Amino acid sequence: MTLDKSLFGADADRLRSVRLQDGVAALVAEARGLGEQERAALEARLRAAAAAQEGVNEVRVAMTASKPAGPKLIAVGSGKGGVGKSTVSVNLAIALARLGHRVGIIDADIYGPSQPTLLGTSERPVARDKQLIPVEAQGVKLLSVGQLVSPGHALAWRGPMAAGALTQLVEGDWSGTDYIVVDLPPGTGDVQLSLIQKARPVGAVVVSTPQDLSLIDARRAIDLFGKTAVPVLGIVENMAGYQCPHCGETSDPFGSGGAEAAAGEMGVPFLARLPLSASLRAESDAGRPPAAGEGPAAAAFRALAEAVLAQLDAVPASQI
Ligand SMILES: Nc1ncnc2c1ncn2[C@@H]1O[C@H](COP(=O)(O)OP(=O)(O)OP(=O)(O)O)[C@@H](O)[C@H]1O
Repeated sequence: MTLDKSLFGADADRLRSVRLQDGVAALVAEARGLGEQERAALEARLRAAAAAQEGVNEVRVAMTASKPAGPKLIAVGSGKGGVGKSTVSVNLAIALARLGHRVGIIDADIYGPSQPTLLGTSERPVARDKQLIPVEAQGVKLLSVGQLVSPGHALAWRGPMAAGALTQLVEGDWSGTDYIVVDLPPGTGDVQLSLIQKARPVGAVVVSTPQDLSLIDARRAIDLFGKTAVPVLGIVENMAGYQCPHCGETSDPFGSGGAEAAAGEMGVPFLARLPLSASLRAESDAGRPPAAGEGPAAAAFRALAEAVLAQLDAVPASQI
């Protein structure tokens, strides 16, 4: 028998399992990122909520400091839209796969789920025992809000609805997957906050263009991950520098180096600088992620994937 997790209100997110047998409620809760006092308060709230239920004579609470073994989720966020977050997500995922890892992508960008297009797939996932089976494309597994609703439909979702949809995606059949890259909606509002709390990523990558405005938003994104105790693995500066395909001269339409400087100021690692590239845009929009190819972009995304893995190794185990 079980107790409904919804009985625990906002703490339900922390519950890994709830069982009720012979009047004994056994709860397992996740305490990652909580200080001693918060942990004790969480335990007390869970005890009180369980004890108040009919048929419960005794409550046992186990608090775990780590997530159960399974895929590690890497969130990719940005302070604002259009900076290349989805492009970086898909190419990071493919580069990780080419390094020999088994990789999935969760496309949680309710404002513009673009991963099916970027991966060139229109296949819909099927559900087995109410669990979604990710589709396979270009060597990675994919579940996207774009596969669940028609285009534009998810736009008006508020935090709880988006979090509900994300739960379906996160609880899909990811068996045999090492890493899952989560493409978050751009921005730093309540929707993003509830999605981060729901996904509980082990680390986050923040994408920014070099303009000051984008960087201000990137700082907000970093603050948001800080608030949710998700370690920021680093910043990616995208669309920095443009090499003219005709004359070969490099120019900086949006400036360059701003993200690296901002990363330095905030004490966050700088992961990669990706140039503005017409071919990267054309290939991406045509469903051929450059990371899957052999050109300079593939090498750049491979280096990004290696930098992300190195940063993940540096995250203390207690935070994962
Ligand atoms: N380095 C780049 N060079 C050229 N074009 C790029 C680059 N990065 C991304 N783009 C293009 O910019 C557009 C927006 O990129 P993308 O969809 O990845 O951004 P996003 O931050 O995920 O946006 P959204 O706000 O929709 O979530 C796409 O057409 C993409 O191909």
